[in-house]
This record gives sequence, C-alpha cells and structure tokens, in this order.
Amino acid sequence: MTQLTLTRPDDWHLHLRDGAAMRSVVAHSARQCGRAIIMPNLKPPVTTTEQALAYRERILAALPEDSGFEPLMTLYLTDDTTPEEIESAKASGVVHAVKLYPAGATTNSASGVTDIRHCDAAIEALARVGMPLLVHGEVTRPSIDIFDREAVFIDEVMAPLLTRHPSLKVVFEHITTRDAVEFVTAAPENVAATITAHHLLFNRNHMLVGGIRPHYYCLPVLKRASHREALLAAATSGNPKFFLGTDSAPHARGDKESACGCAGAFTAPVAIELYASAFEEAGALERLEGFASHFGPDFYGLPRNRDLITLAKHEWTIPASFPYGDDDQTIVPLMAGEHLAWRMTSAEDDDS
Ligand SMILES: NC(=O)N[C@@H](CC(=O)O)C(=O)O
Ligand SMILES: [Zn+2]
Ligand SMILES: [Zn+2]
Repeated sequence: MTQLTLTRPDDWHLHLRDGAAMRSVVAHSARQCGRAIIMPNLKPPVTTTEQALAYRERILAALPEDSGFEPLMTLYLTDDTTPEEIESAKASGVVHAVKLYPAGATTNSASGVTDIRHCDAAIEALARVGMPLLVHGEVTRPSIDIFDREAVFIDEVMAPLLTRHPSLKVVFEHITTRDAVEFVTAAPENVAATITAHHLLFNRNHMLVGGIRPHYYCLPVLKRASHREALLAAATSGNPKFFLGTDSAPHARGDKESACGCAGAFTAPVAIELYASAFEEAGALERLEGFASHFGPDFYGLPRNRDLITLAKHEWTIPASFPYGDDDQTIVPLMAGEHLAWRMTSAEDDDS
C-alpha cells in the first residue's frame, strides 16, 4: 500500500495550553483533526462552563483562516464541583465531558480530586445527563511504585466507581497497561479508552536505554514491552471501545530538557503518521480508520467527520523543533530528527 485515504480523524485527548503557547500549537492539530477534546488542566484549571466558553473563544480566535477545527471543551472536576455545574455544562452544548485528575497525579493536577467519593453528587449528575467522565487513572500515594499506579487505580478507584455508578460513561484516558486493556475489554459498553501513539510505539527502554530521553517522558509513564504489545493488539483489534487520543502535551524545550523535566510528549504535528506506523507494524492499516475516525464520535454520540485525509508512503524526517510561545522558545516533537514512513499529504472536502 502506498496511499491511504481515511475519514478525517479526531483527537479525543489533547492539551492546547493557553495564550501564546496555544497560538503556536493549535494549527498542528487543526491540520490533521476535525475535532479534539481539549483538556482543562490550565493554570488555573477550567472548572466552570463560563471558563470553558471563554477558553473555546480563545482557541477559535487562534485558528488559521478557513479552519473547520472544532474544540470540544471539558471541565476539570474538583472536590467542590456541583451537580448544577454539570447541568449547565450539558446545557451549554459546547462542554462535552468532565475530567478527573487525582490530585498530584500529573501536570497541573494540584486542584484535582483528593477522594473521588467527594464527587459522588457531581458524578451522579454526569450519569444522569449522559456526559462522559474522562479519567487520568493513576493513584498518587508515594508508596505505590510509579510503574504500578495505573493497575492499582483500577482496583482501588475505577472498579468501585463503576459499581457505584454503573451507567456512567467513562473514558479511561491514555491507557498504558495490559491490566487497563483487560479491564476496559471486560467492562460494559459505557466504558471506553483512549490510546496514545507513543504508548503504541514505545516501551520504557526507549526512554531509558543508552541515556535518559526526556521527550519520551510522559504520564502515565511508558511501561515494559509486554504492555505495549497489549495496547497495540487492542488498538488494532477493531474493538470500538479503543480510540485515538494523542495526549499531545506541549512543554517548552527547556522545561523538558531539565534536571526535573516536565511530563508530556508533543505529538500533534505528526499524530496520524505515528499512529499509521504503529498500525502498519501490526499489519492492520485497514483498521486505522475505525480507531482514528469512527469509534470516538460513536462513543461521544457525535456524527463522524465528512471530509477525508490522505497519507502517502513517503519517508521524511520529523523537524528538530517548532516555534513555541513567546520569546525565542521552541518545542521538540517526539521523534524529532527521526524518519517516518507515512506522511499526511492532503485533506479534501467530501461535498461530492
Ligand atoms: N501526559 C502528560 O505527561 N502530561 C499532561 C497531563 C496528562 O495528560 O496527564 C500535560 O498536561 O502535560
Ligand atoms: Zn493524564
Ligand atoms: Zn493528557
């Protein structure tokens, strides 16, 4: 196969940041994706519908002319989120989900949830209005090894949460383990998961062998090879519970290449190409479209995109960096300077 045409994908897990940083990254996603679920972990976080509406306007104002990209907004769940806030989020028509960050689990999660049982009333409202809860699934206790935090979360938080709220729509975000694949596969239809391109392509050796590579550091952290294999099998299985969410998480070069580097891989400029590499490795390119473009909107109850993109088999080199934010900052994409086999060449309207 030398060319691949598919329905335009959507990104069901994306960090755009705000201000100058947002203005420098949003076009990368808008070029590839029709829509994206926009993560609310700004400083301060997006906790109200009013803030989400204002953030959406800032994103729309930063889009290239003629872009049809649609930001799907989310709220950041806190211990104090009220059921009324959930109801006004639903009524707004622009907020599509609510995000659970366990306090301290990841970038800008300090205002996150300290104990999910504090949120039962808000979660009950989510179940009632049919809005998905998006979950960063890691426990945060210092005694739990960082490589075990997702698996422990399933037993301690995710399973009891679904017992208390059996009809709640849940997206287990950026899953990284065989445990999460098995949990989601066995769960009822209202439970799905996003998988990043980097967790499909890499294991922890890529981050740690031969030197420590900060651009491969993200949360949940890359796991051992057998977990990657389980993720790749799930993504390429055709099971509609698993769909595309890049978790592209921009941080300035200096904040990554540091004695205490930030967590997050910046993949937006090459997202669909990275996924194509993973699916090709698994011999499953014909299943890429379902994963990238069909299963996400189906789960969220939104129409699939009408337009198409084309990828060509054409080796090229990922740029070393891109401009980022104010001043002379730059941002380094994942696999900077490395070769990719596929490249997105064009997008077409399907008005015929
Ligand atoms: N994935 C990451 O490593 N980082 C994300 C936060 C997140 O999605 O957990 C970020 O906002 O930088
Ligand atoms: Zn996360
Ligand atoms: Zn994320």
